Amino acid sequence: KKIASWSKSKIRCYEFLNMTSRSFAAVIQELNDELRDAVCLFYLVLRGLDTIEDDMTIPIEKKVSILRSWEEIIVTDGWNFTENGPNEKDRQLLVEYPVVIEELKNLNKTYKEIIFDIAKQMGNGMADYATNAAHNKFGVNTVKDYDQYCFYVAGLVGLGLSSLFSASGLESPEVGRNTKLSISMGLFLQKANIIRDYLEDLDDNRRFWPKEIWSQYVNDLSDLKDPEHKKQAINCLSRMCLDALQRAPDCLTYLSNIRDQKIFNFCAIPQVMAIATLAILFQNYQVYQKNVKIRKGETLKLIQKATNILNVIDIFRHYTRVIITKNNSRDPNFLKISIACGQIEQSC
Ligand SMILES: CC(C)(C)CN1C(=O)[C@@H](CC(=O)N[C@@H](CC(=O)O)C(=O)O)O[C@H](c2cccc3ccccc23)c2cc(Cl)ccc21
Repeated sequence: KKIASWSKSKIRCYEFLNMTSRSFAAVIQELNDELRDAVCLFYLVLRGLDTIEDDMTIPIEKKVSILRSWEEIIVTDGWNFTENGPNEKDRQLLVEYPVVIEELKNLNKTYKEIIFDIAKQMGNGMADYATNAAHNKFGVNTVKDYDQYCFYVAGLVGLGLSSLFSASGLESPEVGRNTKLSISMGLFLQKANIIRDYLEDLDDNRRFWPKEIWSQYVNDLSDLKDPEHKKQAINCLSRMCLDALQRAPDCLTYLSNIRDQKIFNFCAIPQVMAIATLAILFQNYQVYQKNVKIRKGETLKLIQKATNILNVIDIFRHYTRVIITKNNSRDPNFLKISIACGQIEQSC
């Protein structure tokens, strides 16, 4: 690429992108030039927000005021944040945030407006959640609250990306207009992550599993990891997987509407990782003991295969069959799980 003509701040932005997530950064960098810069900066705007939201060492009032002013912050030359907790993995990004703010200026107006609008909605959504999580120690209460939280942190990302894809002209205006499908793309990824990260989040006192679900099985979210509640824990896990699986048909429909090869790869890879993750999490008691992840070899195979809709359908079919094979007839959600898997097969 024409790195030679890139400014120091632009080079630094891509260095941060490559620092945050290796495999995903590679896929972003394969996008068409002008879309690539917009998605890279969108990713860093979101990463900055996420780093503030995730940092439990920031006093709640300060956190909320930063989150609510994110749209102004990303146009404030020189703004940075050096008070992140020491273990915050993206601390350096916020220390050097002026390079992101500088590079945002070079984006075309349409892309900027999309990114600013999503940043504003997400910042306020995160602030709303942080405020009520502060006084409601259960965290997320109803399944509706759960969907609302996932909308703020991931559904909005889908809306933003779809708008960027359509604005670039590489995808039809329909892609940006179909909000239901774009939101489902984000919710599917986020819900798979939330199920996978049960233990890690509990240790950080982050409680995303909705009380409306876990209270049908145990008295407190933390009871799920006690061996005496093993059967209940596995049935609760099934219920969480069932909830996530409901989004899969929309994701397949969304992907079938994508025309640009690079955009398809960018969108399909996280989706196939998510269905593979749900399959390994389902009926897997290890979820309550450690962070269960798909093996490196499987990840690489999925990345190589997720390049067209027929292969993606084949991958989803494979993992829904894995889930059906693992389904337990004594599980209260046995039938609903098999119906959900059937619906995914149907939408293929
Ligand atoms: C919360 C999240 C799911 C939206 C995070 N999110 C994603 O998960 C990344 C993938 C990622 O970061 N993978 C990490 C592993 C991990 O973190 O679990 C990796 O190292 O490969 O993908 C999403 C993402 C990619 C493509 C299309 C999307 C449509 C709607 C919503 C999100 C979409 C993402 C796109 C952007 Cl622009 C920003 C963030 C994300």
